[in-house]
Amino acid sequence: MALTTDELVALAPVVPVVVIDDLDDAVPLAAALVRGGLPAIEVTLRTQPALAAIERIAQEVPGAVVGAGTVTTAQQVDDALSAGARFLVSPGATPSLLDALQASGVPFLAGTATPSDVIALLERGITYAKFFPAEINGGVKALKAFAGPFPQMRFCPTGGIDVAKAPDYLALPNVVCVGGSWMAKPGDWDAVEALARAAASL
Ligand SMILES: O=C(O)C(=O)C[C@H](O)[C@H](O)COP(=O)(O)O
Repeated sequence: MALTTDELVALAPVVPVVVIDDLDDAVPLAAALVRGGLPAIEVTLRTQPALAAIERIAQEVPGAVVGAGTVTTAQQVDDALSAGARFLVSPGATPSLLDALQASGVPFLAGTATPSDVIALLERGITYAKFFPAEINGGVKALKAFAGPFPQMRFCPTGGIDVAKAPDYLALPNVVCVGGSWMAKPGDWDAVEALARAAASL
């Protein structure tokens, strides 16, 4: 059974945004994040090994719910699903990308930055969105302002958020989780686990 978006965003307060340059990092990095309490893991499709990394994490890391990030084309939606992605994250949203995301059958967070972006999602009945790049687009203040005209919209702000800034976002009623890369740097797996544990307890 595919996850619902409600289930996805409830898995943890933080979605790690992972950039895999070396395929061998994929499994130990995801395993450390899961041990720390962050099961929903977004692997960005920005690097050559990204799809293979999704495949390996899906097959080899019990407890991980792996998704694809930086999804910008319908082809990438297909490729990510074939690799085993269970959710999709996009930095933006065009009509054709939204068509592909809605047809995918898995939860997705399409990127919004402006009121018109939010309206375009609401017109399709979509009530969850990424807010990107969060800090540059007004951060907590912008999301507070969005709560007025868009009370039904729920956001996962991402971009420029760290462990110090995350609590102010998570305190907002219209924020369901935050995305960030601060705990997902490959190398020292114990450090990744510790940073993930701190993020999971936010
Ligand atoms: O490529 C995408 O689709 C993204 O999701 C971009 C990420 O949101 C940022 O790279 C988050 O990274 P930090 O700002 O380092 O936390």
